[in-house]
Amino acid sequence: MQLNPHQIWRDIQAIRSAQPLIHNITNFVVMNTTANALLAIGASPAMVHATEEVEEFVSISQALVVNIGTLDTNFVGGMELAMKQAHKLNKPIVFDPVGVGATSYRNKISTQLIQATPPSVIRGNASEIMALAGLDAQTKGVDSIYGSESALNAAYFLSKKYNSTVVISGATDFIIHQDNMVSTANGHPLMSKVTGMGCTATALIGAFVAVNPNYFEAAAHAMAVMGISGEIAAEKNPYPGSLQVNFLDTLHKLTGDDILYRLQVTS
Ligand SMILES: Nc1ncnc2c1ncn2[C@@H]1O[C@H](COP(=O)(O)OP(=O)(O)OP(=O)(O)O)[C@@H](O)[C@H]1O
Ligand SMILES: Cc1ncsc1CCO
Ligand SMILES: [Mg+2]
Repeated sequence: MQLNPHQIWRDIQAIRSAQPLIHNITNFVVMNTTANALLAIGASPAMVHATEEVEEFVSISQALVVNIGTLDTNFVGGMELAMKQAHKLNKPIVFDPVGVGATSYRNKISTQLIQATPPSVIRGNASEIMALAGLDAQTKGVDSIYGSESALNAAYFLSKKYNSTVVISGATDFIIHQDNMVSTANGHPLMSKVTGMGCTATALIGAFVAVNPNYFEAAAHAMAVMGISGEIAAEKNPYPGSLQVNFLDTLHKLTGDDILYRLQVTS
């Protein structure tokens, strides 16, 4: 696939005008960060995880984002119910396997969830994608110890097994669906010094799949926007605290020209 900057811009405009409701079951670390990122791109976020209400909430949402960052039994119950309901109603599911590879609990729950209800998009760092594919990959908690290119075979395998689009984030972001791949080289190394930038990428994919039914394209567009916004923010002030704030401001006022002039497609 060739990434078209005009189509990325078209998706952003669609998000800003439709303000899709994005249902997030996510971790305590990033609830605030990813809700703000979704608002900044133009979507409408809600963080809802109680088993008593997730099914109803999925029914009124345009996409479901599931992130296992601070997993526990209660969260798992909500995730299972929400993913089943999304599947039943044909709503896109975006899955973030945070920290898979670090503990057997994470490996087991992630595999159970995606086998029962294959996500439209799976986004993780290289360690997480390799571990999710069943490889004996090392991870440093929630951080990868491999470059994103190391997980390419694992991503192809997962994409075929679950018929999902798989995104490996890192210095280069790879977006894979079956035998198709596109990669983007935008972003800034400082992004890995702010917690939850990966979770933010996953949440933004939720906004893009809500307006673009081609989930492969939507995921690639989200990663391009993530990278471009990250690099603009890092150029403004190259420190982690400022990056977090400037990233939101940049997302909010991103223009078609920012995308046209900055997009770096590497394949
Ligand atoms: N060295 C780098 N150069 C450019 N961009 C980067 C670099 N490292 C990370 N990024 C960007 O930062 C974002 C987060 O990706 P990363 O792979 O660090 O996620 P993660 O490990 O899942 O993070 P977290 O678990 O903290 O949410 C992605 O959009 C990615 O492209
Ligand atoms: C730091 C951290 N720990 C569990 S989830 C999370 C957010 C980044 O993945
Ligand atoms: Mg992560």
